[in-house]
Amino acid sequence: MIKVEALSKSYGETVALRDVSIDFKPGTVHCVLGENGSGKSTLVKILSGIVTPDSGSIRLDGQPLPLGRLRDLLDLGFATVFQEVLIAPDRSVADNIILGLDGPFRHRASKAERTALIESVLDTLGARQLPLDLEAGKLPLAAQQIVVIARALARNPKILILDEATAALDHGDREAVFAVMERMAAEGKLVIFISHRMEEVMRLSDDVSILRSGMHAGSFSRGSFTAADLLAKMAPPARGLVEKAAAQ
Ligand SMILES: Nc1ncnc2c1ncn2[C@@H]1O[C@H](COP(=O)(O)OP(=O)(O)OP(=O)(O)O)[C@@H](O)[C@H]1O
Repeated sequence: MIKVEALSKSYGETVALRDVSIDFKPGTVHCVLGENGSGKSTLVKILSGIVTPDSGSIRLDGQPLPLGRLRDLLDLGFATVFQEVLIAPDRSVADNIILGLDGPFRHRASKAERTALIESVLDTLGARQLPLDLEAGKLPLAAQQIVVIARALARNPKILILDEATAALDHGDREAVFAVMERMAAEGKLVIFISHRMEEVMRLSDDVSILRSGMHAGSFSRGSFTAADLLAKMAPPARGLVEKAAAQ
């Protein structure tokens, strides 16, 4: 579905991604795992059109993607939710959810159609209790993030990217988002998931790709890895330390 080929990106002297190639298959939850600074967010930002790579290409179903063009990627069915809660605080909950939709739908759909869509995405997230007319900035932070996730779902994306987006949520909300991720994958869509929580990675991932110091350190499919395998790939222990530990 998505073929990332030889992607590189530097910020001045810092190499954030070096020659990274990863295949993302439809109908999967694909986790990208790596230590702090390994390049995960840079990859996500490139896939979202916020950052332009220095070199490399990305293909979606065989077609080259327009890189660095957020609007075009949104139109192609990409939706990204970041850890940072990107809410419009002075707009209502309802407005925030349809903010992500194309202008024509927003303006042409009747109020009843818009409300039906908003209620249906909130239902999916088990969040129908959210007051639609309240200014979103008045909600607790975790509820604001649910609104941002609802905004992504309202676009009915083919590719949903969650960059540590569930970190601020409580258990129940996080489980609701996980259920959505699993359902989307079952429908043949792609969910790219960035998380530090190994138990979530082990539970949800069909595929896992590891970044280490900006390089692709390997990809694994469900059943072919343990948590220890992934941790070892993320940061292989220094040889001397392993030998020292073995000798003790
Ligand atoms: N805008 C920027 N300007 C300069 N350096 C940057 C910028 N964005 C990222 N970097 C650097 O690029 C490298 C990769 O960062 P990136 O945020 O992609 O990693 P990450 O794996 O997402 O880390 P984290 O888990 O801490 O978010 C890091 O060394 C980071 O300091």
